[in-house]
Formats: sequence, C-alpha cells, structure tokens
Amino acid sequence: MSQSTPQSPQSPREPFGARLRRAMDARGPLCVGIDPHASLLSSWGLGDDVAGLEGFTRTVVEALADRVAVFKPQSAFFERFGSRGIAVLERAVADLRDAGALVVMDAKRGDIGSTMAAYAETYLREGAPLFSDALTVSPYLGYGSLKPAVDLARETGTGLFVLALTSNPEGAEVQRAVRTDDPAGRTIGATMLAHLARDNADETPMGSFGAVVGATLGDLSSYDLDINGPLLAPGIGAQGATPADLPAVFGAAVRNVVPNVSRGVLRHGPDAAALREAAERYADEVRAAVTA
Ligand SMILES: O=C(O)c1cc(=O)[nH]c(=O)n1[C@@H]1O[C@H](COP(=O)(O)O)[C@@H](O)[C@H]1O
Repeated sequence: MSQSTPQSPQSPREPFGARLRRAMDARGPLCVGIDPHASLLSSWGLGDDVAGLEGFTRTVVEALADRVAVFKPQSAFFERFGSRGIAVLERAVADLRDAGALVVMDAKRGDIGSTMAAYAETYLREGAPLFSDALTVSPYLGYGSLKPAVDLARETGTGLFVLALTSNPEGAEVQRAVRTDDPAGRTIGATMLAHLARDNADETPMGSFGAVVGATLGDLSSYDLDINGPLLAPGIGAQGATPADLPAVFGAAVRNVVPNVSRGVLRHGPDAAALREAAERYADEVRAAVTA
C-alpha cells in the first residue's frame, strides 16, 4: 500500500467570504447572472430547446469565465428542460469554477431543516454534481431552518445568500412586516440581517453568509446592512437600477455589495466581444460608484 496520504476531501478550503473578496479585488465587483430566458434564446437566434440552452450557456462561459469574478446561474431556466437542462448547468458550474470564477447557484432553496440538509448536500458538498461556491436560500420557514446549510457551508468553505429585502415590489408585504413577537419591533427583513450579522461575527475580511438586498429599493438607511458579509444586489439593468444608485441604497455597506446583472449583460450576446464589453462597462461603473 502506498504510504502517501491523499488530501482529505474534508480538508478545509478558504471560507467563501475571503475568496469572494479576493475575486472581486482581482476581477472587479460584478456578478453576471446566467438567465437563459426563452426571449433571450430567441434574440440570440437559438431554439427554445436543450441545444439552444447549451449554445447560450457555452457562449457566456467562453466569453466571460476568465474575467468576471462571480456568476449566478439561475437554476429555473435550466430545470425547465429537465435532466438534460440540469446537465448543461452542471457543466457550466464546473467550467466556470475551473476558470477561476466563483459560482453562486441561484436556486432559492428553503425547507424544514431535515430537507434543507439534503438541499445543502446538493449544492454545498464537494463532489456533488452541482457543487457551487454559494447558494441562494429563502429563510421564510424561519432562519433557523437554514442551519444545516449554514453548518455545511462552514465545513466546506462555501457560502449562502439569504433573501432579506428582495428587488421585487411584492416582497415588501413579507419582508417589511413588523414582528409582533419581537420586543424590538423589528421587521422580518431586519431580523434576517441580524441573524446574518451574528453568523458572520469576527470573520475577516468578511463572513460567508450574505444577504440579498435589491438595488432597486431606494434609501435603506432604516436597515442595519452592516452584517460583515456580502450583499448580493440584483436589480441593475433590466429592473431599472443603475450602478450609480448603489451608494444611496447601501450607504457605508456599499463596500460589501456584489451587484448582479443578468439581462443587462446577456442582451448584448451572442457576440462574445459585446458580452465582454458590457460586463466590463458594468464593472467599471460599479467601481466608480463604490469608490467615489
Ligand atoms: O436572489 C436573486 O438573485 C434575486 C433576488 C431578488 O431580490 N431579485 C432578483 O431579481 N433576483 C434574481 O436576480 C436576477 C435578476 O435578473 P435581471 O433582472 O435580468 O438582471 C434573476 O435571476 C432573479 O431571479
């Protein structure tokens, strides 16, 4: 038998928060969403079928994987093609990670703890076919129901993005509702931010447990966004927000913002140079807004 000791699959990787900070310092502060809408497949001259999905995804990966810090594939657009769509997603995740990019799987999972554990194994366990650097999760079965994912993320150096204040107008009825059971009278959204701040305590340069906070929401100064973790900010581009809006929305927490742009970049395809130019322009605009 060989005396060599292979690296344990359990060996700790650097935490997601630290990897994210480094990736954004190196490649720019931008997350490109991979959202293969049927309308985009059509405008790219592709069929609304698995071959179209695959062509679209390959083009995005080949154009951007070596230069964008973070990608957020939206699982729904792959799931709608069944197992063959998932196979396209698996390949994209692996190729993006091989090219040095970080992948946030946008699957917005959330369930009772025992089922949440299985979702966590699906996305956050090294070696799983959809293993990603982070996962979007919905905390509306209670933040505590996410514990299996929090625990596995700590073990595997991965991260979570918890829906706190979403970019869509319908979110307010849930997220801005005031808790009658809370002596401090906090909203649901503020409660999620407080849970995240606790889970990120003492981490440097920042923790691995992020909040999703829409860039579309205007002044959020009544919320404590200082969670010592990343703030995934969708809503730029197709939903109307711009990089220049970020300081007014996020205040001092803007340094931890990971702005996501999906259609705003993707609509420039299928030309690879045009995709690159769009991503670069957004990253430059974000950098200028954040450092102004
Ligand atoms: O978790 C998300 O990524 C998310 C949260 C949110 O509050 N709003 C939101 O738009 N998203 C996602 O971010 C992406 C936005 O896409 P575009 O509007 O095309 O840039 C979609 O994949 C949405 O599912």
